[in-house]
Amino acid sequence: MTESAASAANWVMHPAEVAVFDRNAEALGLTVSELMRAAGTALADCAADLLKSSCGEAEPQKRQKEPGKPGEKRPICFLCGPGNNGGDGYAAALRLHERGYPVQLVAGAERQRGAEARAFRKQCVQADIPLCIADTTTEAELAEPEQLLRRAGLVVDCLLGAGFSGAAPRGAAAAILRLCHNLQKRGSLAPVLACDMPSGLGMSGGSDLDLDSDSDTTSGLSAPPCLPAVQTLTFHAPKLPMHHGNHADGKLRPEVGRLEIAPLPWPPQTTDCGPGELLRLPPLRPDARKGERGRLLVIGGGPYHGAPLLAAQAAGRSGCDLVHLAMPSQAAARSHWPLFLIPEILPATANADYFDAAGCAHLRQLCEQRHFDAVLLGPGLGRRKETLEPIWELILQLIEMETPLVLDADALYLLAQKCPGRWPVSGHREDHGNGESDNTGKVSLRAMQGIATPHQGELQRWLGTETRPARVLEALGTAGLTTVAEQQVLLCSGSVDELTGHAGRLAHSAGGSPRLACAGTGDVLAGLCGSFLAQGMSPWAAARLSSYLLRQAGQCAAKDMGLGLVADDLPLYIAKYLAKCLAQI
Ligand SMILES: NC(=O)C1=CN([C@@H]2O[C@H](COP(=O)(O)OP(=O)(O)OC[C@H]3O[C@@H](n4cnc5c(N)ncnc54)[C@H](O)[C@@H]3O)[C@@H](O)[C@H]2O)[C@@H](O)CC1
Ligand SMILES: Nc1ncnc2c1ncn2[C@@H]1O[C@H](COP(=O)(O)OP(=O)(O)O)[C@@H](O)[C@H]1O
Repeated sequence: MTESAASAANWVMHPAEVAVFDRNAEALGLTVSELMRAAGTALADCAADLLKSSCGEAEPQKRQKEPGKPGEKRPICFLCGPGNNGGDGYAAALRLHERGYPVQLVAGAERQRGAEARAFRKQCVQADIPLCIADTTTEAELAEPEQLLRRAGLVVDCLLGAGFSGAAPRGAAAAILRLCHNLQKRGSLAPVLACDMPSGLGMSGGSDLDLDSDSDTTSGLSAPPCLPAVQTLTFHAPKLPMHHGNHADGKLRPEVGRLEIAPLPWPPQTTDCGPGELLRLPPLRPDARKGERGRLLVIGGGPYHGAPLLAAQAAGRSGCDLVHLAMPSQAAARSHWPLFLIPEILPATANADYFDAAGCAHLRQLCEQRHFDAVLLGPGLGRRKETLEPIWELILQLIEMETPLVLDADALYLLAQKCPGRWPVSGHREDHGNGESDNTGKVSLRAMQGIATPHQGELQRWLGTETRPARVLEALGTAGLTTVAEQQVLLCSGSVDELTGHAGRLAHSAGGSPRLACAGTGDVLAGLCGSFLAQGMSPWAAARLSSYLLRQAGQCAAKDMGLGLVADDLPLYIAKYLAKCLAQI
């Protein structure tokens, strides 16, 4: 049932991608219930194998049953949390029960959050599998679960999986984990099999808590560490928090134990862009403050003014709070400015027709004074040497400032000139914390974070090859820098968009309307990417959502506008489509 990590993994998944792909799979016709059953079956097989290898226990029907005698088989104890990780546990418990294994359930919540997990839990109860509810944060009320855990021959940890949020486990899950941890320290806990991820492992470092620290186990206030497992059965691919530093090529954390990967019955396009992308859009908080949903600077225009305006409008219509637009003064004067855009006026010393060194120096100052959450460079800039040289310097400075970037249009032409076949990288002499550079000539390099949005022609010019972007991201290496998995994305646009990221990330985005093959849609796409980066999404999540959203909104627009669809129509349809989707989530 399970296969080795190397063969099953497409890429090491961000835990948030689990819900995205579940949603995409659902849209492609697979139900959550089917997914949970498949996950539960794999988990049951894994538990049976582990029991056999660790305790030498054979299948129950082959054993002599002697209930109540000292030789009685110890039950498999499932710790089930409130979400779908818990649901996998119920599905697995049911399966093992059907196979004759003694099974015991400890539920960390009165009620499961999802309908499917609720249904599997109900089936367990109907099958008379003993269930103990441990919905408490008070250690004293965990006497019964403690007894059950002490008696267990195997513990299956289904408390928290990919839906773990925050820095540490909370509430009932925290109390159960503390209990397990204490039993484990005293050698009174059976081997632990983790479902999907050891509970408590998360992107924000839940697992970095000191496992050996003497945490206060009685007050219920101290944060428990994640529960170390002898084995973890994960689904489809490894998850980033399993690796040191959340790094795809980092070593596996010891808490994961032996890693097994079970395939899921996902339809073929599950990992391509789909409706699940919307789940990674940060939610709108009731006490939202202006600017929290991002401040984006769009730098474009010169010979053309429509392109940066389209990008900026798409950004505003997709939820970015503050969209600044910097254009040379002549381009700005030719433009009809939507009122929500914040114009960035260049000084009189800057050239009026195109960005030059003075204009770019002003932009650099602006970026230093004001924190922009993302900067989009390129649309309509033109290709004059007087523009491109200082824009290149500006790009390097922004990389140095760790500002997420979107590079489009003429900025991509610049990459082909300045770093053919490579991502831009900034370099600076290292200082020793006292502001002084050393004299050793040691240079520290910084990789760009963000998205490049070339069409096929721009990509070929940059790569200097006819190759399709798939699998060529390594050719766009970053001078030996280690890059974070979701940090750099190549979104090659066209009738089917192709998205490539590091560590094997590859996805397609299709659909929409062929009428989107009209002037300005690439600018809208770049504006969306900038907007979602500014709203705090990773480049990979932002690029996927942008690509999906443009196509869906474009399809709605084409229904109304037909052949008369122009790029100016799209920002409003983007807003409407987003509103419709978010109302459904
Ligand atoms: N695509 C996949 O890989 C599949 C995933 N499935 C399972 O679904 C899981 C994800 O399900 P969910 O999204 O429901 O997430 P989880 O089951 O991991 O837990 C989410 C719930 O836990 C609680 N929670 C979150 N953070 C907490 C914290 N710090 N302290 C205490 N409680 C906390 C919240 O109530 C939240 O609703 C996966 O880990 C996997 O086990 C399977 O059902 C099928 C397929
Ligand atoms: N034939 C098509 N069918 C559906 N969508 C398309 C098609 N051609 C382009 N698009 C949409 O327009 C976007 C921009 O594509 P493209 O024309 O390559 O950009 P550019 O304006 O930079 O040349 C694509 O990402 C896609 O959403």
